[in-house]
Formats: sequence, structure tokens, C-alpha cells
Amino acid sequence: MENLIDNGTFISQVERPNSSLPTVIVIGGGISGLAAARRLNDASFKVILLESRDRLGGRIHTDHSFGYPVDLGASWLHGVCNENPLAPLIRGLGLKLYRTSGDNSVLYDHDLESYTLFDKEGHKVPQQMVIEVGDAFKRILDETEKVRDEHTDDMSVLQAVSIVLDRHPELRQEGLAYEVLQWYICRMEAWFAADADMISLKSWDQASGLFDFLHLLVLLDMQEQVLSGGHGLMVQGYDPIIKALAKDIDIRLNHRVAKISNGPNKVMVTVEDGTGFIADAAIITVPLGILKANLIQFEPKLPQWKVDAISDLGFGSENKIAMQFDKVFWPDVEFLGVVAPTSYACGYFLNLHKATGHPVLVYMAAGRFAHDLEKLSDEPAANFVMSQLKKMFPNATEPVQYLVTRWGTDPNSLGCYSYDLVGKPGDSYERLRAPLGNLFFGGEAVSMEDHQGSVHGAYSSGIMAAENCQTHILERLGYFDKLQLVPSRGEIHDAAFPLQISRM
Ligand SMILES: Cc1cc2nc3c(=O)[nH]c(=O)nc-3n(C[C@H](O)[C@H](O)[C@H](O)COP(=O)(O)OP(=O)(O)OC[C@H]3O[C@@H](n4cnc5c(N)ncnc54)[C@H](O)[C@@H]3O)c2cc1C
Repeated sequence: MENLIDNGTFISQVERPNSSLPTVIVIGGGISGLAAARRLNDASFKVILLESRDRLGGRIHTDHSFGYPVDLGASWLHGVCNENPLAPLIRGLGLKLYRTSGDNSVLYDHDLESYTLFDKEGHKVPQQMVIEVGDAFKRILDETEKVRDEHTDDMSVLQAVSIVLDRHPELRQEGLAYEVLQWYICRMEAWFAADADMISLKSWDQASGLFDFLHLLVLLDMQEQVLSGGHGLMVQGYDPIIKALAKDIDIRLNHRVAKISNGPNKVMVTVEDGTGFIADAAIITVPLGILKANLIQFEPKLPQWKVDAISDLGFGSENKIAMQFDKVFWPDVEFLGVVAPTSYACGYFLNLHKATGHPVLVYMAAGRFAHDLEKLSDEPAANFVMSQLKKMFPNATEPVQYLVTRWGTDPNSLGCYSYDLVGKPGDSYERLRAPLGNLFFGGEAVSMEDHQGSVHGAYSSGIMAAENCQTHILERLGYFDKLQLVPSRGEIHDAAFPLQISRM
């Protein structure tokens, strides 16, 4: 440790890893940062991971206060197949998945027969209507593709839907069926964590769109581009993966990064209390919300193209209210939904009892509604959810305990996941992902083409950033002449891993 003056700012202490090995600072202890740190650590780099919270996992947060695991952030694995980059880890740890749907489309991440919809008066919506409106919704989305082809200017998905309904009055729904259509739109909005009037028609199903809702839904014949295997809930929560990745990494919790100075040969990262860390390179995996809010100062300033990339993407909100009851009073289905005249007013509950055997319902809200829900304190939020539940089940008992998330205002996330804003260039993710000197960018918002917004996408982006960083450092420091490299592709538990980098 030493003291120094950095550009006029007093840095209280500087930690310079005492290492002859290449050194990397990873910023953010979510799945992306942990994947990057793990990869570099296993490749014999000296790694320090700085995390602002007092826990690891970021938007993966498995809570145990009910006495068993409940995921308050991510809970599904999308793409239950061997090609999923998380598959080796899940298999290696022996984690159980409860498959909610074998369908690869996002709309049907739960099989239709596994959920039950109610109207606001608590009457069950006939299942036949749910299926018919679902089919109509698919056709509407198909038709929006034609609208896009006809227009050079971008528009919102909602505008495109309204054009389609003008052209095809037979797809319009009336009365209760209209409310079911709104429910489908509500479910779709959850995938972008944003309302349909905010989502770009141009980009939403393009290669750089968030988890490719329409790739999955409409372009089902192009399934080779997306992971197959449907969707599964992580029965023990995502937490064991976080713990496994974090093993033996030098992790500093409660270290909120305030400044990153990118020098020609070194990077200096300064945390809130003034402590500085110096390394050969840094990998930044903080959520897009943090970058958007300029909570980290960059020295030199980020170039305009990077600033534009950050502002060209939206960062939406989704919140969960998990409720533990003393006994189950709801039907044995996976999903319980309330339909309404607007998607804003629709709602749904995940029945965790089905997957885990525990009497827990998780209410989920996305987009503007999620923002509005965050304005309520815990008790009114829980009361609101209970009022929804009581519409369906007038005899619902009060919860024993509940947990309320506020991902949108949490200073460590400031949102949930990213989406393409209307009218912005479609290459925002690529620009966001591009390295800057000794800085590398991972994280959910800069993940591989078709996996934004997912845990496995964030994991892949961390691995990618680590690989790019590794190559950069080794080339810059001339280590390629001195080191024997084993090819770096491969999963953590594959035979090819860990990388063997040995000095000659
Ligand atoms: C409610 C919700 C439900 C979701 N559901 C699913 C799902 O079912 N399936 C799925 O695949 N995906 C889901 N996701 C998305 C998934 O959780 C994310 O894509 C993924 O976890 C992001 O990982 P990450 O490492 O990129 O970011 P994060 O997990 O956000 O990690 C970034 C880390 O950076 C830290 N940090 C922030 N600022 C600083 C700073 N200044 N200094 C140091 N550290 C800092 C944060 O505390 C955080 O730990 C969901 C997300 C949410 C919020």
C-alpha cells in the first residue's frame, strides 16, 4: 500500500498487487464479473474483484429468510440444453431444474395448460379463450414484421401492433378476449422490463435485441440461433452457481468503485473511500443503470461513441413480491394471472409450490408498473398484491412473511435489464461491448448477440471480456513469446479448463 496524488485527487491508499503475474481488476460481483474473474484466476492471472454490495450475485439474489431459497432476481434458466454455457456448472453442482416449458419461445416459457387466468371479478377465463387469443397474438406479432419491412423509420412495438389491428380487424379482440390480449402484452413487456410503447420495432428481434423475443416467437424456424430446451426454474436458486464461481477469488465486498483511470499501461480504480487499486487492465461489469447514471467517473472521459451507446439502450424494471403463506389455498398450476383492460393493470403470480413444494407465490411486475410499485413502501406494496390475490381467491389468507424488491431504485443496479430504445441505431450493444485501451466491458448489457437480459448471456459476456482482456495483456506485455497457451475456449468444468499458462 502507498499514498499518492492522482490528477489532483488524493488517493488514500493504493493497492498494487505484489505479483509478477498479469493483474486484472474486475468491477462487479454479479455472474458476469464472477465468470470473468474465475476465468482469469484459473488462467493464473492475479485478480481482484471489487463489489459495491455486501453480498455477491448482483441481480442474482437467492434469499433464504423464508427458510429455503427464493430467487428475488433471476430464477429461470432459459435454454435448458447442453449448449447453454451454464450447463456444465449446473450439472457439475448437481442442481435441480423444474422445467416450466419445453417450448423454446419466450411467450410460452410456461405451458399454456400450466396457468390459469382470472378476470378482475375473480371469474376464471375459459382455457379455450386463452389459447385462441394466444394464437391471435402470435399472428399479430408476425404481421408487425411486415410493418417493419415497409417503414424505414423506427417505431414502437405498440404502434406496430396498432397498425396491424387497423389492417386486420379480425385480429382485434373484444370484451374479455381483449383483456386476455392485454395480458399477453403484459407478459411480453416483462421480457423487456419495459412497456410496449418503449420497445423498438426495428431492433427487438434483431441479432442485438434483448433475448430475441421475436426470434424465439415468430422465427421459430430459425431456432438454431437460440438455445433450445425450453425454460426451467432453478429449484435450489441460482446462488450455488455464484458460490462456485467465487471460490478462491480475491473478493472485496463493500467496495464501490467511484473512478477508473485508464492509463497507457496500467489502470487505476478508486473506490468511494479513496482506496486505489492498480492493475494491467480492468473489466467493468456494473449494470447499465450505473453507467447511465454516470456513477463512475472515467479518466480520460469516455469517448462520445461509448457515451452514445450507453444512452441508446433502455434499462427497464421488473420487481418481485414473494409471499410465504402457512398453507396453499390456490390451484396446482404454475402461473396465476389477472387480466385487465390495459397491460399495465394485468398481473401474474408464479406458484413456487409447484416447483419447490413450498407455499410461496411470487407476484411480478414490469415496466412503468414496476417503477410505480417501487414508490410504495413494503406494506402498501404487499397490500396491493393481496388485493389482486383476493380478487382471484376471496378466502386467501394473509402472508406469513413477504419480500419486496426495488431493482429500479437500488443504487447497485438502477434497473433490471436492457432493451433497444425506439429510433436508436441497432449496434448499441456492440459499441457498449467494445474495449477501450486497458478497459474491457462485460455485463448483461454487453453480452453475446442473442442473449441480452439473461443470466447465461451475462455469464458469456464475462467470459468474453476475460478472454479479450487476457489476449490484450499477454500481447501487450509480450508474454506470448514466453508463455505456453492452451486454447482458451471451453467451459469451466471441461477437460480443457483451467487454462494452463506456464512460464518458460
Ligand atoms: C427481477 C429480475 C428477474 C430476472 N429474471 C431472470 C431470469 O429468470 N432468467 C435470466 O436468465 N435472467 C433474469 N434476469 C436477468 C439477470 O439477472 C441478469 O441479466 C444478470 O444477473 C446480470 O448479471 P451481471 O453480472 O451482468 O450484472 P449484476 O448481476 O447486476 O452484477 C453487477 C454487479 O456490479 C455491482 N456494482 C454496481 N455498481 C458498482 C460499483 N460502482 N462498484 C463496484 N460494484 C458495483 C452490483 O452490486 C452487482 O453485484 C432477471 C433480472 C431481474 C432483476
